[in-house]
Amino acid sequence: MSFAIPAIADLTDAALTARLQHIIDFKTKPLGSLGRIEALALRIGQVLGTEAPQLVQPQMLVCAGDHGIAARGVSAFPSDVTWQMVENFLAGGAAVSVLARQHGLALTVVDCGVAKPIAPREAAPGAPQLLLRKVAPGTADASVGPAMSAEQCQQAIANGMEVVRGLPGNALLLGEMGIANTSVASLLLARLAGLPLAEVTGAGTGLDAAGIERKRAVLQQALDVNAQASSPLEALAALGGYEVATLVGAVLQAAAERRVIVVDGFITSAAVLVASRLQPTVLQRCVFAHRSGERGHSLMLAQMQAEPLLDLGLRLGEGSGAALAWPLLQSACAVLAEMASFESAGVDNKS
Ligand SMILES: Cc1cc2ncn([C@H]3O[C@H](COP(=O)(O)O)[C@@H](O)[C@H]3O)c2cc1C
Ligand SMILES: O=C(O)c1cccnc1
Repeated sequence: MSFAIPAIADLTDAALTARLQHIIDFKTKPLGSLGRIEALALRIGQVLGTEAPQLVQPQMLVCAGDHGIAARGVSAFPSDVTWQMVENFLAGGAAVSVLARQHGLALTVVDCGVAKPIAPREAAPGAPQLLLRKVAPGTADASVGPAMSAEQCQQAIANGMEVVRGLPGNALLLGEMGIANTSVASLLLARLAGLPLAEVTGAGTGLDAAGIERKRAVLQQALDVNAQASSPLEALAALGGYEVATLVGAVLQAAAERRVIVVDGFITSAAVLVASRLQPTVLQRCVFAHRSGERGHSLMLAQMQAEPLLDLGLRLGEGSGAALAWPLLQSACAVLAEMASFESAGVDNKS
């Protein structure tokens, strides 16, 4: 297995930033009046390295995997839902399938470590494609030992890098599926940010207050039994999951290639948190789509100084929030490319 964390260049380019800001400021509107769309246009221009950014062939990447810790009752749903939803993604009936179709996002679903065998199949042109990159049929139970070995974790990261290398386009939207993966995200946040589990453990698919308390107690066991796993890669192997590790690789590769990365909710944010602890410049390429309703997401975003675009009370995952935010990125590019300037339109700029 070949594995090396790619170098991610610093994108700071004062001259390009100044040119982009000048173009934005001299569009026919009061200064700053397009609010966050202006910052978004600037960000996309910086990532793609041009004053005229165009988003082409956007890819929705949904990584799926199962978790041994699910057997401890940390989710309101059973692990079988993971493979059932993978089939639903491919059949076109899941939220992310519908939203990706609506917005013209190519959908790739990756079996990174689903417990059940997923049958290979050919995708019809334009239909969702399935990639089989299963490292193992689910992780081990992190409440009794490491979820993955270092080698398994590195294999999943390498798979994510290889998958992105094979996808076209300059924008990558992140999604995931894996029953119990809010537990994984909470564990990674608690360990990497040193936050108490009480502040970062939420309802996930719908646990009640007593269920959240039981979940928190199980997660505390996972932190205790994996107390030695402190570096980002050690924490990812001990507490993470195959879909999250594959997403870490996908984020690193997309960042190295200067793709715009659209981050979804709590779980994909956890993958970006790990990737950014390995290579902080990854965050220069990220657009955070929304603030999830899942407890802990605000603290996760704060760790990355991230200001998400939307706050709609979403708590689904799959990439649904990233797909919903996508038209805002398209609008930011359209404004930059198509709005007249005061000069070109002959509009007075000052009183
Ligand atoms: C039908 C269904 C569809 C989903 N789509 C995404 N998730 C979301 O819920 C799971 C995480 O929550 P927890 O940690 O509580 O298991 C992940 O699979 C996530 O993608 C779903 C969950 C369910 C039940
Ligand atoms: O924010 C998310 O990604 C999320 C929240 C709850 C359940 N699944 C995913």
